[in-house]
Amino acid sequence: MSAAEQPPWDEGPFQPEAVTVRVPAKINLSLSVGPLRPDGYHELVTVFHAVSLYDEVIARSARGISLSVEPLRRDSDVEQVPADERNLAWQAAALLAEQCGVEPNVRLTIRKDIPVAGGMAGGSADAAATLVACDSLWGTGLRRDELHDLAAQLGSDVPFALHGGTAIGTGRGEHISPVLAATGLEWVIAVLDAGLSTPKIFEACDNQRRRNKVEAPSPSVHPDLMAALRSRDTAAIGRALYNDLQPASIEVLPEIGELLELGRAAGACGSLVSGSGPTTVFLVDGPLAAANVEAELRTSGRCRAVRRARGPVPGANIVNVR
Ligand SMILES: C[C@](O)(CO)[C@H](O)COP(=O)(O)OP(=O)(O)OC[C@H]1O[C@@H](n2ccc(N)nc2=O)[C@H](O)[C@@H]1O
Ligand SMILES: Nc1ncnc2c1ncn2[C@@H]1O[C@H](COP(=O)(O)OP(=O)(O)OP(=O)(O)O)[C@@H](O)[C@H]1O
Repeated sequence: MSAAEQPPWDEGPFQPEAVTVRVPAKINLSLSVGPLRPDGYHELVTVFHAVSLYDEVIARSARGISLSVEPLRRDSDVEQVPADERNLAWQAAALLAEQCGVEPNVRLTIRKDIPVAGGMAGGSADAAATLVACDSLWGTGLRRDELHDLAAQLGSDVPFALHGGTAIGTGRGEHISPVLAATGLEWVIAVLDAGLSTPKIFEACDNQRRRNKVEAPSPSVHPDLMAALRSRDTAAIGRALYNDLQPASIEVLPEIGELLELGRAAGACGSLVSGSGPTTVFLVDGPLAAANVEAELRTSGRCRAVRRARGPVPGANIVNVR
């Protein structure tokens, strides 16, 4: 149909001006860390679980790439987050543009609530959200598996942030397979002031193993956790949570160990460090236990913020287009 024949109400393909994507934080219900590989990564098997603590990324039409970061809530912390090409979201936009042969024209606004350097994959979440937002803004229309391949190039945790839910991650964490698991799990999350560097915690884990003359195991998921997730038995899930990086995080920041004790004593049915830490998470069964754990953590004076969240929730998805 020529332009002259085009009906007046058909203005051609819709070109959005701005796309907003919401993306969740992750915790690792289990994290089994194997040996260091020649490429500098550790072989691992993890059970990822997306929880309702979110960042938002807004992608707007612009010339070139620019980026700003703002807090989503009054007590969200954004100080350590770079607003230039060191930001993983910036790198995600640049990579998508290069792969699709389009001009990298976007103004990114990251509205953060996921703790920074907290072991909840905040930077990875922003990168995944940016891929989804720019793909829509630029009309590049990549398939899910194509987005996944780009995500894996950006970081080990990025593919899961696209996926969400509860899923097993293998390799360095980038290969994702969904698991049928309990829904409606309730978490209390203790956010600390300090951040921990992911590579330093992996290194501390290797050093502990060397000192204790323990061989790195072949990583796996414990069958007790899978059975508990299928049974939806919260107490059994709580008992089966584990994280091989936890001793290393506690060695670097001993107050993590004290917080874990505190939450358990207050009635949590399970507790663990999220990923490389220092965020600690507490599984609670019912509103009374949740309120008790939350109150104990708040009055400890050790947390910058205490949050409630539920999981699993979906991965990065578009919440507004205009
Ligand atoms: C701890 C976890 O959050 C658990 O989900 C992830 O394994 C970390 O994933 P991430 O932050 O996306 O990590 P990347 O950006 O891919 O890697 C950062 C650094 O962490 C270390 N790293 C990461 C993943 C992995 N399987 N082995 C590693 O040793 C490496 O030193 C790597 O250079
Ligand atoms: N979009 C981003 N948000 C937060 N930090 C970012 C971002 N991009 C780059 N960074 C840098 O990455 C570092 C790690 O931040 P991030 O919040 O992703 O850690 P993390 O949650 O511990 O990561 P993971 O759980 O994936 O190991 C920060 O200290 C910051 O300098």
